[in-house]
Amino acid sequence: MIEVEHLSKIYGATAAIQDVDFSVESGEILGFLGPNGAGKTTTMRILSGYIPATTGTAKIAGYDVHEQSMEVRRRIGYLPETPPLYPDMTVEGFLLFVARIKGVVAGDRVSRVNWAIERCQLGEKRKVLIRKLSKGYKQRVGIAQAIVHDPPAIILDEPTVGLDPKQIIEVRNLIKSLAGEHTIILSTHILPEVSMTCDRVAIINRGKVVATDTPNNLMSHLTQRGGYELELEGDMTKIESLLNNIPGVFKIQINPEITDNESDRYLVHVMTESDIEIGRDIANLIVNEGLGLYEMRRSRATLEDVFLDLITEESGIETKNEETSPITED
Ligand SMILES: Nc1ncnc2c1ncn2[C@@H]1O[C@H](COP(=O)(O)OP(=O)(O)OP(=O)(O)O)[C@@H](O)[C@H]1O
Repeated sequence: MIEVEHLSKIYGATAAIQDVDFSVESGEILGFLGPNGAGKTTTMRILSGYIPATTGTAKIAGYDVHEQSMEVRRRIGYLPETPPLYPDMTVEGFLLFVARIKGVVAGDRVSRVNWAIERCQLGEKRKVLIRKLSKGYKQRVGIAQAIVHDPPAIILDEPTVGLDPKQIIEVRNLIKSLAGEHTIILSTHILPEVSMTCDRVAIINRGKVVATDTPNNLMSHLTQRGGYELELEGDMTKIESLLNNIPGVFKIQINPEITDNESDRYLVHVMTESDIEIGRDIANLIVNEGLGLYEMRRSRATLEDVFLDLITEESGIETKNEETSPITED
């Protein structure tokens, strides 16, 4: 349904996005995940026909977003970061207006607006002026204007930003309920958003897509690596060099935050090259060297680890070996 190939957008000396490739199947929700400034909004704006790409192509339902922009606009709904709402119109009046400018034939407009109002649970607010709505309801109106013409593809830029936890759950449920009959791209910098809402995720960093897969597959790549979480007392440099010398240790992260002001306690994350058991070696070494051991447990990779692994060149205090990203695709 959505195909993006070698897409780049250059502003002077800045490449906002570079050689971006991904595709989204019909009925799927793709999460476009990246830190601030990664290039998410730029990609969304190119896909929705608001700005042209410098190079590369993007197609929606087979239509080129630049060459056939009118065809594309009929087939997509777009929720930008700031929803384009008219505050002095009622919810219903605004949606009727949007239905008209999006080309819904006159005889279908009322039923399309009723459908969008129902899907977005706006029934009790239909006669209310938009400026009187809470942020969460405004966001629902933003989504309603994106779906009122029943587009097969929906592009949502950070749809839950600024909402309270209850509103976030409601908007996520709404998005999930739209999948299947619609193809959705959702940009976000919030990790739980992706694991809770999306079928697949494309991770973008500094303008480049660094991985595309299901959240579970992304995690399983890293769970082939194991690790241990420790709370230790002792000299930080000594802890670091001792642990780094244990065979099978891939990387050490020491949280310099002292958990007890009276002593040198550190939270240490020992990552191993594979899911090997070296807990005994670690415990023996710590005891033999006279370090204090307050806590020790196995750790498993989370989506957050995958994300940080992909977007961070160096994290923690030191690494043993060269950083490797087993799921990097570029
Ligand atoms: N009109 C512009 N002129 C110059 N540089 C731009 C322009 N628009 C975006 N950029 C740059 O392109 C890069 C990507 O920006 P973009 O807004 O797409 O990122 P983002 O992932 O959406 O970030 P955020 O989550 O902060 O909105 C940034 O470095 C940004 O400064």
